[in-house]
Amino acid sequence: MIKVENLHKSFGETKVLKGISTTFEQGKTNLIIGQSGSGKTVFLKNLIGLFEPNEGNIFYDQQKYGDLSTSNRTELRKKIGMVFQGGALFDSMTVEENVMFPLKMFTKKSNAEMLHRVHEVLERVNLNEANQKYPAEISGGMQKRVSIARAIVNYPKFLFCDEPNSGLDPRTATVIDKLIQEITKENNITTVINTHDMNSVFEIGEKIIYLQDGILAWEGTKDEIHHSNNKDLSDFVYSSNLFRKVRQAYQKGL
Ligand SMILES: Nc1ncnc2c1ncn2[C@@H]1O[C@H](COP(=O)(O)OP(=O)(O)OP(=O)(O)O)[C@@H](O)[C@H]1O
Repeated sequence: MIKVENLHKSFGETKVLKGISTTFEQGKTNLIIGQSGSGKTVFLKNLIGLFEPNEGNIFYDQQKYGDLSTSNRTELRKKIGMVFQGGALFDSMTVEENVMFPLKMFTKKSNAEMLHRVHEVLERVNLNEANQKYPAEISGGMQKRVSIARAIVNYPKFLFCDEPNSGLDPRTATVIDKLIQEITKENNITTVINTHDMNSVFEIGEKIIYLQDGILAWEGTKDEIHHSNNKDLSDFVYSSNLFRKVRQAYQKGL
């Protein structure tokens, strides 16, 4: 579980996050949505410890980040998995080496133990046939799966995904969404996904927070979005014809 209390982040005079409070529960896929420039990435970077908030607190399973010593922050980081936008795989490493990287960094496992775990997670993301390939030799969807395998290889308690579907066709995007949701449930991880993809919202949005100009303007489930009276949220989510039709059908009970 991650609890955020009154989070503020500014750059010089520019206030980007203006007092965000919310909770992301364990075993759920939590989504952050909002217009470009609303502060999603800055919020995510605060959650993974890349930015230090100016004010407010973040609790990871009751541990208050601001109170943690440097060594305890390092320990916490070991429990965080990250799926970067675009995958961020190492081009010069094979799929197997990419996935093994966090184990080499953060554990003292033997080579055989690491390989065993790497094969286990690659199998979980249905990728066992590509172990010896380089990122350039596999498709974008496969690269995302490698990125997910790398993010979960060291048994994270918290998983952060920045635009996991960017650059993927809709069908592959749905497969990736489902994979992230299944892995979240199987391992009881607290997962937070930054997304522009409205399909993801309606496929896997167990909790959605909508940021607007650095403020949390709405939060709820995918079903609650259809009933929301928040006009800005509706304008944002239903900006396409297709999703307006989805809403009409939903409200008619179809
Ligand atoms: N390191 C930084 N220094 C100064 N300003 C920043 C920095 N990072 C982000 N900002 C500003 O914070 C605001 C929010 O940016 P952010 O990247 O969080 O938006 P976003 O909602 O993720 O947008 P997008 O959907 O386009 O990725 C923007 O005005 C941006 O210019």
